[in-house]
Amino acid sequence: MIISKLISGIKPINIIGDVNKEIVGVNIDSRKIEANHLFIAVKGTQVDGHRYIETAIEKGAVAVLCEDLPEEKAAHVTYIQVQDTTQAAGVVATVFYGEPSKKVQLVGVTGTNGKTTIATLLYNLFRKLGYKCGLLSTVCNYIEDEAVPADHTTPDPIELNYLLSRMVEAGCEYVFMECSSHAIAQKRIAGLHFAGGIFTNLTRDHLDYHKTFENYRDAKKAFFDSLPKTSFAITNADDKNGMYMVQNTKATVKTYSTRSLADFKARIIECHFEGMYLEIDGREVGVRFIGKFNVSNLLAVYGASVMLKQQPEDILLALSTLHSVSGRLEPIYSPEGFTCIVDYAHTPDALENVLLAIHDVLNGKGKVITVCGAGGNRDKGKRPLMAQEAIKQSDKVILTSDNPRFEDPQDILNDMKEGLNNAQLKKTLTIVDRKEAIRTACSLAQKGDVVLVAGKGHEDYQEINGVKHHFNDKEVLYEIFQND
Ligand SMILES: CC(=O)N[C@H]1[C@@H](OP(=O)(O)OP(=O)(O)OC[C@H]2O[C@@H](n3ccc(=O)[nH]c3=O)[C@H](O)[C@@H]2O)O[C@H](CO)[C@@H](O)[C@@H]1O[C@H](C)C(=O)N[C@@H](C)C(=O)N[C@H](CCC(=O)O)C(=O)O
Ligand SMILES: Nc1ncnc2c1ncn2[C@@H]1O[C@H](COP(=O)(O)OP(=O)(O)OP(=O)(O)O)[C@@H](O)[C@H]1O
Ligand SMILES: N[C@H](CCC[C@H](N)C(=O)O)C(=O)O
Ligand SMILES: [Mg+2]
Repeated sequence: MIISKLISGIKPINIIGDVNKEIVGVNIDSRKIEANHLFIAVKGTQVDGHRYIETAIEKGAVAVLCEDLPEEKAAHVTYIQVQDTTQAAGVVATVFYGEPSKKVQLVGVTGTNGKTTIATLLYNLFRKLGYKCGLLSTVCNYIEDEAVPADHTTPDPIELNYLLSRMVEAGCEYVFMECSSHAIAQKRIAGLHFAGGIFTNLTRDHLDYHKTFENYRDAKKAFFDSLPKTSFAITNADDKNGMYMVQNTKATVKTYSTRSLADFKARIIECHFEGMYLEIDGREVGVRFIGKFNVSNLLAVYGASVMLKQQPEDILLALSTLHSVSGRLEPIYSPEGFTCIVDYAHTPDALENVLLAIHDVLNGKGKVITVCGAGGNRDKGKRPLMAQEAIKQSDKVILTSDNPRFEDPQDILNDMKEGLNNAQLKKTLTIVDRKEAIRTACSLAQKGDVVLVAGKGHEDYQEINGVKHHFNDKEVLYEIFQND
C-alpha cells in the first residue's frame, strides 16, 4: 500500500519525503520491522519508542511515523509527524489491513469482570446459530476453529487488525472481543468500527496502572463515548456505574438487570451445582451455569444477540446448550465426594461473587475451603481486600502464590494478611507452594464440602521472575485425585 493511502485516516502535522513509496508492513515494535516497513514510534510506559527509530531504519523501515522528528534524517526514509502516535497506530493499522472491522459485526465487551465469559459465550452461541465467528479474548483468540494463542486480553493495534483481517478472509460475520481498560487507555482499539458494546461491571482493579478509580472508570467510559450512532450499547443497570458509562454515547442504549425494570430482565427459578433454571424476558430456560453474576452475564449475551437481530427463541435454545468457560466456575468432582471449583477470580468483587454463588448452592450444607493468592506487579491495594473477601465466606483460607512475577511471593502474602484480624488469621494458613496449598485444601475437605481454587482459572503457567513455568490448577487437582 502506498504511504499516501496508508495515512489517509490521520492528520499529519508535517511530512518529509516521498509519499508514493510502497509499504509492505507496519509495526510499533522495532524488533518486528522488516524491509519496506513503516515504523510507528510510540511513547510507552517503559521506554520511548522514538529511541528505536534508527534501529528500525537499519532493519529496513522506509517510513517513520513519529511525534518528534529525529534531528538526523535518512535521505531514503519518509518521516510523518503527528500529534499522537498511539491514536495514529490504530488508524494506520486498520487502513493497512483493509478496514476489517467494517466488514464484520464487531462487538466489544468491557468492565472489570465477566468480559471473557460474555465474549466467549457470544462466540459459542453465534456459532451454534450457524454463523462463522471470531473471538479475541484473554484465554485464546479464535478465527472460526483456528486457535491463535493470546498474550493479552486485547492485542496491540497491529496484531488486532491483522487478526481481524484473517477473520474477514475466513468469512467470519461476527467478531466478539474483550476491550481491557489498558487497551482503551492505550488506544489499541483506535480506528475500529464497532456494531455494539457491552458493559459488565466496575469494581477495583488495575489501580497500579490507572492510579485512581475515576481514571479507571473513565477509561472504560471512553469506549462507549467513541461508539458510532449506528451501534448499540448494552449496560448493566444493576451496577452503580452502569448508566454513567453510557451517558455520552451516540449508540442506542439498552439496559439489563436482574433486580429492576430494564430492557432485558431475568430471575433465578432454581439452582444446583449443575446449573440454574431461569426466566429471561418472560421465557423459561435451563442453563449449565451457576451464580447470580452469571445470570447478568447471560442477560448481556441475550441482549446483545437480540440487538444483533436474532430471534429470542433461537437464542434461548442455544443458550441452554452452552458450557462454562474454561477456568470460570469450573467444577471438578473428587472421588471422596467433595467438589472443587476452579475459578479466575482475581479481584475482591470476583471472589465475593464466586463465594456467594457457591453458598447459594451449598445452602449451609458443607464447608468452604478457599485457596487464593494475588498477582505480583499488579495493584497492591486489592491484596488485603481479596483476603478479606475470601475469609468472610470461607471456613478456611489457604493463602498461596498466584503469579509472583518479579515480587517475592511471601511479601505478596504478607500484604494480603494485612487485611485480616487475629481471629481471621487463625482460620488462615499460608503455604507459598501453590501445589502444596491445593493438596492441603483437598486433605482438609470432606464429603459435601467445596474447595475453591481461585485466581488462575485457565492459566497453564506460573510466572516467576519473568519465566513462565508450566502450572495448571485443574491438572494439579486431577493429579491429587489420581494419587489418592
Ligand atoms: C503497561 C502496559 O499495558 N503495557 C503495554 C504497552 O506497552 P508500552 O506502551 O508501555 O510499551 P513500552 O515497553 O514502554 O515500549 C514503548 C514502545 O517502544 C517499542 N519498542 C520497545 C523495545 C524495543 O526494542 N523496540 C521498540 O520498538 C514498543 O513496541 C512500544 O511500542 O503496549 C504494549 C503493546 O500493546 C503491550 O504489550 C504492553 O503490555 C504489557 C506487556 C502488559 O503486561 N500489559 C498488561 C498489564 C495488559 O495490557 N493487560 C490487559 C488486561 C488486563 C485484564 O484483562 O484485566 C490486556 O489487555 O492484556
Ligand atoms: N458478571 C460478573 N460479575 C462479577 N464477577 C464475575 C462476573 N463474571 C465473572 N466473574 C468472576 O470474575 C472472574 C473472571 O471472569 P472473566 O474471565 O469472564 O472476566 P474478565 O473481565 O475477562 O477478566 P480479565 O480482566 O482478567 O480478562 C471469574 O472467574 C469469576 O470469578
Ligand atoms: N489480566 C489480569 C489477569 C490476572 C490473573 C492473575 N492470575 C494474576 O496474575 O494476577 C492481569 O494481568 O492483571
Ligand atoms: Mg478476560
